[in-house]
Amino acid sequence: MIPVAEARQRLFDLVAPLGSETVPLAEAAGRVLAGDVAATRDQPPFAASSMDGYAVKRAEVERDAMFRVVGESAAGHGFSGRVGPGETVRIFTGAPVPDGADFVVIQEEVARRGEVITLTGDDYRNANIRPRGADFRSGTALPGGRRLAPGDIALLASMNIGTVPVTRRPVLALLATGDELVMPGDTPGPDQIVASNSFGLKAMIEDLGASARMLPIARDTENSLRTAFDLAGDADLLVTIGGASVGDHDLVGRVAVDLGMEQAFYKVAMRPGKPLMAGRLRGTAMIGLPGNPVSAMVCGHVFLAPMIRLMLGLGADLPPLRQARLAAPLGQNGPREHYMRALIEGDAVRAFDNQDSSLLTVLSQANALLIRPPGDAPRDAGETVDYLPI
Ligand SMILES: Nc1nc2c(c(=O)[nH]1)N[C@H]1C(S)=C(S)[C@@H](COP(=O)(O)OP(=O)(O)OC[C@H]3O[C@@H](n4cnc5c(N)ncnc54)[C@H](O)[C@@H]3O)O[C@H]1N2
Ligand code: MOO
Repeated sequence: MIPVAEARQRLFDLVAPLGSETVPLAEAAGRVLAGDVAATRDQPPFAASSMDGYAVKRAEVERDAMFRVVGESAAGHGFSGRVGPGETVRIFTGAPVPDGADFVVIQEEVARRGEVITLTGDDYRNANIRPRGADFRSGTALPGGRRLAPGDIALLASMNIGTVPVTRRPVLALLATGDELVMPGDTPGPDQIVASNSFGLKAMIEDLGASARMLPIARDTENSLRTAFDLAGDADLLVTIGGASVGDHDLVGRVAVDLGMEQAFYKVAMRPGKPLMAGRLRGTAMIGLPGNPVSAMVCGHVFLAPMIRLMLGLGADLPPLRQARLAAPLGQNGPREHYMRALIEGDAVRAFDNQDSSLLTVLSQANALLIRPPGDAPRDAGETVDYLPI
């Protein structure tokens, strides 16, 4: 058994950042920006009014001052002339401030009679003008290596970027194994259960910005497993689920080695997730997750997610662990790093009483994995512990 950190390092060694592709901006949300993208224009491209009102010269602004309206500047239709002394241009939000003007009086503080306005306000500190380039200048870059959030997409649109270089989506092939498994919606036989792991993992993988291809469930025979391995095709990562332990029907490791897998490791000092295996099979990175449903999902959070982030070009840094006070005491931990299903309530964390790795009801209620180092001493309520939000 190797420690979790070492397993993660060996897994990182099996994968590498993927290349890039170009996608239309409207399809770029959630993708990882593959390089810096620079604005090709200033925004706003001209000094723009931030309010509906009247554009005047600041030097002439005072209560009761009067101006003659000589034109209009609307968004998309500027005023081509120049504002002279004693003159004003009716202006609207987003419209270019005309030459000669450097101040916008809001219309609520103006009395208008025909083509003449009189200023009625007392406070003229704010010019109500957004300078050219106030948001960004031509050449301002959105740095690569970030997952594009809705706000980034809006910014790229504003920068006039129609197509975006993004990291290719990693493709993960998911291979569930076991004679006992049927697909959700099928009719299980008396000794059968419904496959859940590939569905939970697919959801996690897609949430991370990768794509998941579910292969047909492999039966517990060498032939069925060989056929299934062939179907993995050109996936970036083959993920097997189940058949990883030491039982007579746990064939995944054996068949993979027969097919030429170079094993990177087998068994990790963690709970759940001990019988994890990994290696490279016919040039494809492979990770074999334990079949217990919670074990598979915990390994997804602890190992698959960082591998996917690395392939996406987001680096090898792990999301920082968070800290919380224990709501209830915990006994001595065993020799494996324990990822306990837990609930964050305010600033306290409470581990669920039943940590059996088959309990999806508990996983579904959990919003954190409370992490205990191997051999961790008993802990009192109120002590600070690390957790990973899930
Ligand atoms: N003698 C020992 N027995 C076991 C050990 C051990 O060290 N010595 N390790 C235990 C641990 S820890 C785990 S975890 C499991 C892992 O076993 P496998 O990876 O071989 O998984 P399976 O035996 O195939 O299945 C375990 C369990 O999970 C169910 N399962 C499997 N795949 C799915 C799926 N896709 N969806 C839902 N449920 C699934 C399966 O029916 C079993 O109930 O081994 C322990 N045994
Ligand atoms: O390690 Mo197993 O994954 O505890 O259930």
